[in-house]
Amino acid sequence: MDLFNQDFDVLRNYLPKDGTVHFYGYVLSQDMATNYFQKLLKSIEWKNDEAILFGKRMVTSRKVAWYGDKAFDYRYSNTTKLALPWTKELIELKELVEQKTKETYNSCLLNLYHDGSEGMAWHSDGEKDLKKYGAIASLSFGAERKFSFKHKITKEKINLLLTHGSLLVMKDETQTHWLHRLPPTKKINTPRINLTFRTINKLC
Ligand SMILES: O=C(O)CCC(=O)C(=O)O
Ligand SMILES: [Fe+2]
Repeated sequence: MDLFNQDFDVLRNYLPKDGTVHFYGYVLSQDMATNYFQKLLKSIEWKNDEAILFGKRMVTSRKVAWYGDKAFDYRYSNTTKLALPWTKELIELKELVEQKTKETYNSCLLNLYHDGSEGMAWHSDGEKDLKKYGAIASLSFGAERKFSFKHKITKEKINLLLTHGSLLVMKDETQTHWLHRLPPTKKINTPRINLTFRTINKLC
């Protein structure tokens, strides 16, 4: 199968209303995606995520990292994180994503899910330091995982499969009206890395 010969309509909006989601399918060959996956596993400063929930400090088994143009701080799940400077691979991937989505980004939040027991609960990426209605581009490596959107009022659901080397973008009012999640699954026992490129307003 020629993975570049896919007929994804990149202009298609996967959301029926109140936001825009485009799925680009594979934007890297499978060999290149595997190469990046292995390099990212090694070169990124992965840390267990910390969040303050109901006043309690929680540590997730999923690992995270945050990189950006400047060492700006970013409030996320009630904790503050300092961005690390871009690595070579992240700059290459940022350029690829910017070229595909025709948008620019100044930071990237990375997630490492060790297996299907790790996921991310329903949320929207509406932190106040994020550019309002800015695009969020999500690049996936490793295990194929289901990704879901749920409308905040109507509860309509949209499901997508995020494959190795594929790119998704969420923009316009998506974060205002839709939640998204990465559901845990018993079917997957291999790791996945996800990169979400974003634009942070506040630079320090
Ligand atoms: O892992 C994913 O595909 C989604 C990650 C996500 O929603 C986030 O980091 O805000
Ligand atoms: Fe998110």
